[in-house]
Amino acid sequence: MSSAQPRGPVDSSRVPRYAGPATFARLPRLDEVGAADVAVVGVPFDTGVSYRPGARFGGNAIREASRLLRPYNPAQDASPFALAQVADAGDIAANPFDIGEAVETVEGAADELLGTGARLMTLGGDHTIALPLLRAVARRHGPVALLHFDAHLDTWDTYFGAAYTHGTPFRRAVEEGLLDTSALSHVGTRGPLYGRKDLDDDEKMGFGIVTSADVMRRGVDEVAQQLRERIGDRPLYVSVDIDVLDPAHAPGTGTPEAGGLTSRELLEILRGLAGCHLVSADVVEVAPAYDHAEITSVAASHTAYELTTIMCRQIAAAR
Ligand SMILES: N=C(N)NCCCC(=O)O
Ligand SMILES: [Zn+2]
Ligand SMILES: [Zn+2]
Repeated sequence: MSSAQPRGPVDSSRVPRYAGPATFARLPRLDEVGAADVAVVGVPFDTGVSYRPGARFGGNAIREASRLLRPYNPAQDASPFALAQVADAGDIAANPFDIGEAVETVEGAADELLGTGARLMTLGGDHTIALPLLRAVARRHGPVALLHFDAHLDTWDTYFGAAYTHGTPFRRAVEEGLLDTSALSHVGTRGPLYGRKDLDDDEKMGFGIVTSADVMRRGVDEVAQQLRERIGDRPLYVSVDIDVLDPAHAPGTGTPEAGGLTSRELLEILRGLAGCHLVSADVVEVAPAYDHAEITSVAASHTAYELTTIMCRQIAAAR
């Protein structure tokens, strides 16, 4: 839903940026504007984790850290919140004791928001939530291209016999036909696996891998160009697990792996995706209890800001 004059963030030269309750980037709440082109929504859910819990607090930590974002994005030469209405849709209340029910709740709420014409910028939560989000997105757009930034593949089959976990969303998504298997990429992959079969299975599902070391060797521009070519004009979903960053850049996460991207590399690759048909995105796995000085949540807030900017530019260009 587009309005002629989007309502932007609180003016931080008049109201100190640390005052008042936090919404993403100090933007209005969805109920204050009625409808939005981009809805920022939190999913405080982390029952799907295999190691440290705490990502249920990620969305609010990102909102707090996002108080320092400013309205003009020089890296993309755009004022995203003036180009389209972005609003904070609050949190989806998911059952912490029943993963199956939580997955259904997230799918239903995402479906409802997408039904208003909004694109979603979701703040997790653990990576389990990517599956219901992709279900809702695919219902509207058909199978989507997926760009998955993560230390991990998250295409494993089950954990302790459980099908819905933070290590399994993308295998389920492929099985359910939610993804366009000609345009699936992991970026930032690294670290020990359970076995060689993990990679073989992943490749059979159609994924291409740009490892963390590839990013270092080839550089961000070449990587972004290769990704853009693979995506083409397909509807694109971007999922960012913050553990794609090195633990030095994102200590506040549940399953950290050494040797990751810098926040600068991640942000530059994302900016290189401008022009892609980005239909929705998520930033997940921020676990603030392990964070220090908001290092992780600041990085996550900038990640969401770049993704939102891409969406707003595209919405404005399509008008
Ligand atoms: N952080 C995410 N999404 N997945 C990690 C799963 C790794 C594991 O427990 O083997
Ligand atoms: Zn991960
Ligand atoms: Zn993940």
